[in-house]
Amino acid sequence: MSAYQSINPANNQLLKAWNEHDDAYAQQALKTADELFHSAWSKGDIQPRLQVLHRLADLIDQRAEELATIASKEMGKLIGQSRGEVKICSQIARYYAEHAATFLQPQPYQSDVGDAWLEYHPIGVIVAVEPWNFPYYQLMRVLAPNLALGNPVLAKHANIVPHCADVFEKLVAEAGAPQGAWTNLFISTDQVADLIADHRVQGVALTGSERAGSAVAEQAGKHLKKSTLELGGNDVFVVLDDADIDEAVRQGAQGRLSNCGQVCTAAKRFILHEKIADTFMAKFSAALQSATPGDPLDEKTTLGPLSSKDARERLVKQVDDAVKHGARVEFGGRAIEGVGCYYQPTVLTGLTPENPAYYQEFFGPVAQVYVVADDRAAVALANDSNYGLGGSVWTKDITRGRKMASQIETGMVFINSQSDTSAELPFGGVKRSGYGRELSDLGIKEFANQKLVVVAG
Ligand SMILES: NC(=O)C1=CN([C@@H]2O[C@H](COP(=O)(O)OP(=O)(O)OC[C@H]3O[C@@H](n4cnc5c(N)ncnc54)[C@H](O)[C@@H]3O)[C@@H](O)[C@H]2O)C=CC1
Ligand SMILES: CCCCCC(=O)O
Repeated sequence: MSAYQSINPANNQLLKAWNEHDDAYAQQALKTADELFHSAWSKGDIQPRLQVLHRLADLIDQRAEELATIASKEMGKLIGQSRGEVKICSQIARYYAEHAATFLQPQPYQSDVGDAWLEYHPIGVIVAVEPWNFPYYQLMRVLAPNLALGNPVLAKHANIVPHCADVFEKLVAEAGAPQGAWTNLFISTDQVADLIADHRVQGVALTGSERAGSAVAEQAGKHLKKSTLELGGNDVFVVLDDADIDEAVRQGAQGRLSNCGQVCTAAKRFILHEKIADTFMAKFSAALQSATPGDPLDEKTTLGPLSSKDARERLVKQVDDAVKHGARVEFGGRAIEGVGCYYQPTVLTGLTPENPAYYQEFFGPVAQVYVVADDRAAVALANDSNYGLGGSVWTKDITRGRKMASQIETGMVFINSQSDTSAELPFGGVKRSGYGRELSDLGIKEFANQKLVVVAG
């Protein structure tokens, strides 16, 4: 049976098994991509590449409903959230179409050595290894900046979203990109390692688990290739005593339940000031428990399935283990019986550092809740984590919020908003959440040769 299968997690029905690509196919893709890198397409005028991004954005907008439906059927995201994902993909394509030329302008440096400037050049073929949770957005985050810069990309998508992977590749071709600019490969992890080892591959971008990130970064390091990693997170949602409780509840519940909690920057650890903890918990619990499971294509559904049987089995075991080590289930804590990969919205309390779950990311609708006495304790708890991706702080005192945001050891902090993403904002983390930044002016330079040129004075 193929390793790439479209299975609807709402009913576990096999939609399609996709043929895997053999070594010959992968080698031909690499050859084509490398030849494209050495052509005028990659090294010449940027405008033809930006025109492809403009057309890609328009195509995505025109086919938004079709694309959203494919994703919802293949990985269980609520249809409204899939539409949102498709919308941000066209935003990212358009953003780089409009701004890449400016980002890649030579940057002058003042120097006594001479007239100095920095030029930005593509470095070659990039391998992208991407996850299922945002099956288009994760691909667009790599495609748009690298296509603008001139790096061809070979993409290995997650095994459970092959339809999304296939339709994305077709969209890029339909937008006018030459063969080799973006190639989807239904390949194995061993074949990914072979590509990373090849001298024609100059970098690898991965979004996914620590396990995958560690394996791919090790391969990249061994072969001296640049890598970027966007891995898991255990983001805090800090609600201080002067917060707008109702808005914090609304966004906290939304943050924990969106995409059935399968978001690296989702609110996961809720840190509540003791003065508002009871009020927040009562409203937050009601909001989580009001979620109604159903078909992700039904607009009335507010709780979709997890992405696969494996994902649900992992979560069931993880919550059971947390309870075995002393966590309290305030509500939920069980798989939802019946067809599909559904799991109850859950709140866990009583987690201590002695419980392995204290340091774990729950990739599902499972919130960890903690109560603290003051800001110092909130920051100490927030930073007691192996992850460092995002986080949010809720307070009416912006000076207080900014101070806490600066103290929290992550790559992104939002004040009075759940974590979010947009093309113009850098995205990435520190510690075991990975390294490098995607999107914004930073994302287009991660795989650029930032070349110094000096005319001696
Ligand atoms: N940062 C993020 O946005 C995401 C993080 N995750 C994390 O990953 C955990 C597991 O989710 P999975 O889908 O299993 O993620 P995963 O890390 O297994 O898969 C992500 C991508 O990496 C590939 N991959 C896995 N091992 C590899 C290897 N040794 N060499 C090359 N490619 C490899 C997969 O095929 C997929 O394309 C989640 O519980 C969550 O913690 C998952 C999805 C997104
Ligand atoms: C809307 C937030 C996007 C987060 C992408 C991720 O989970 O890697």
